Amino acid sequence: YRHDSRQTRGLSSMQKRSVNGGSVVCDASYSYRSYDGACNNLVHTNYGRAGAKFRRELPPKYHGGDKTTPRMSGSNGKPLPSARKVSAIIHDPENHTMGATMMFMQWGQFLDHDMTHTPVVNESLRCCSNSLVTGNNLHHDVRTGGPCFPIIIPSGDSHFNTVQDRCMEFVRSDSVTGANGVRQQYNGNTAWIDGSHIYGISADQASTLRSHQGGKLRVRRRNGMDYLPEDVGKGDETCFKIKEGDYCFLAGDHRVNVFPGLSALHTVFLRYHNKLCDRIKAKHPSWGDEKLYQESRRIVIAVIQGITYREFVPQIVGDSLARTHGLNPHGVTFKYNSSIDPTLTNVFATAAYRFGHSLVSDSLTIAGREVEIGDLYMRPKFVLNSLRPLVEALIAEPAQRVDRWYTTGLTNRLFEMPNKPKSGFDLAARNIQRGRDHGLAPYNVWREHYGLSRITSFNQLPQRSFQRFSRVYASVDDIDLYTGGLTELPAGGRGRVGELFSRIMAQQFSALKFGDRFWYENKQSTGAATFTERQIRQLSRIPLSRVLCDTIPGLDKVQAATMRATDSTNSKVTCSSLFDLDIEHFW
Ligand code: HEM
Repeated sequence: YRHDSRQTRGLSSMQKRSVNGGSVVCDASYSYRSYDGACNNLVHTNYGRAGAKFRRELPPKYHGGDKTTPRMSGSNGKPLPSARKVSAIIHDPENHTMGATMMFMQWGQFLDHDMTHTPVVNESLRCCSNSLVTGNNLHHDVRTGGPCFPIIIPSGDSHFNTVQDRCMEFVRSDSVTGANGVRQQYNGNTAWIDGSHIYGISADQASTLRSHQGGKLRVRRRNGMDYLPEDVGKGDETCFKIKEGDYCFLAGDHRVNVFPGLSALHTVFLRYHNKLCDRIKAKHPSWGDEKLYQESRRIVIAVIQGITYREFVPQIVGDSLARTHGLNPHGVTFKYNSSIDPTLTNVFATAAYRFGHSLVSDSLTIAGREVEIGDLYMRPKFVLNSLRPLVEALIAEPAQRVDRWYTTGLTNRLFEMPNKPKSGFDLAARNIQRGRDHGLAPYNVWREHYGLSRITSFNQLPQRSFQRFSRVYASVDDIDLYTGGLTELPAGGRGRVGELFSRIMAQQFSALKFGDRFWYENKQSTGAATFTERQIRQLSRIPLSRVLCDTIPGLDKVQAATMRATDSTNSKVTCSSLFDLDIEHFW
């Protein structure tokens, strides 16, 4: 898991065929979402389904017009710079904070795991060898379509500086063969914002996560509080057990353990689901397990959708794009459109939405102790022993600006093992390599595609970039999309991301909203259990702060908008003053 950050295998070839061809027979009168996302769209039944191949906004640009070989050479025909070199020189560490909190970052990752998961061919494969580093630096798989595509670390690296350190494991994403035999990657999750990372993507998986009593999810009790259940038998590849009693968590998405802030939000929504079950049951004592579970599930999903589009998305894309794409939280009448394809685009999952990695700061101060990010990965102890202080840190501490600068906690120490210096990975390099693996066209091609002018000189790049970029790339036309996109200045209007990535994301978030038949504001949804106008008004007002207050004892005062720093318009208030669902009058 540490190596590929993923646990689940890709789909079997039969599953791939069924998701990416043919259709499903749907029961249009079924009120709730399916687990795998099928039958949300009753015309295009596979839209948004787990296993669907990513949509291509532009055809892939694999090596030399090939159908599968990663993008490897620049416009002069020479090899592209090593992804680690790009990372080390361009994504170096510099500290610039902004008015968003680390909770903005954390929601981003939590939401990512609801929407996307790109499985790799074989997560336990080892691709590095000494001969690779001393030889021609190219794994033979690269030419034959095989799974290995390790990242070679140039000599003289400031962190990974022995021969053994000079190769970073990297396995290519699993694929399906698209039209004309072209390699296409697929999404192992449902595209929909549907809580699939909480509930799972199949009926079987969902069942293992349920208690089957009173609608509730399965929990593990510790010191009188509910935590995620144990992923039984999982060792160091899943989480690091540091303290007596530590155990790896199980949730609807296997990446739940990678970062304690992420496991914290999973824990919060587990408790929220179960608490809703109690409240609903008090109102409807005759409802059975299944009904309570599904009703609580759809409220949880509605709350997640509402928080995402009110507190999160506008902070990404800014006011103007939010307006033109119907993403404004207020004043938009929701109208479902079955012809909208919600499928995530490859460019969204592989580049634009990874902007969030740039938000991560060097450390979090938890219960008065400053802990480096590199010492937080995969450690359940921070959730089991310090859930409240951890969440307090996330809502208090500023996130880093979206820019080319990265913390070394991600570029040198990603998933580093305890007491094993240099056993970590480089996330910026992985993002760049992943883009090449998927054959994403370079930065300038994407700018042009989105109606923006190509850049013609490194001089045009902001963030004191000229020297850095010209040391790495032979031409502006070679710049990797991820690196170029991060280097843009925020597009403006309170958005925090550059103009290219903002456009890619505004379009995707719009499709995920208006193409979702079960969207919580859809009052005319065929067959689906819809919310009434009054219920929608209530659901539209639940802030993340309320959910945190409801699930974390002792959290007494919070700012209403926890993804933004406190200021005169967003000061700390008592939990009881925050809006809450009125279950009594909900039905
Ligand atoms: C501590 C925080 C985080 C860690 C440790 C982390 C780690 C990772 C890792 C290891 C990968 C796989 C890279 C690869 O091999 O291709 C990944 C993928 C990704 N991350 Fe993060 N991430 C974090 C936060 C975020 C945030 C805040 C966002 C967005 C706002 C984000 C968005 C993504 C996306 C979209 C992918 C691709 C997912 C897929 O399709 O599989 N991540 N992340």
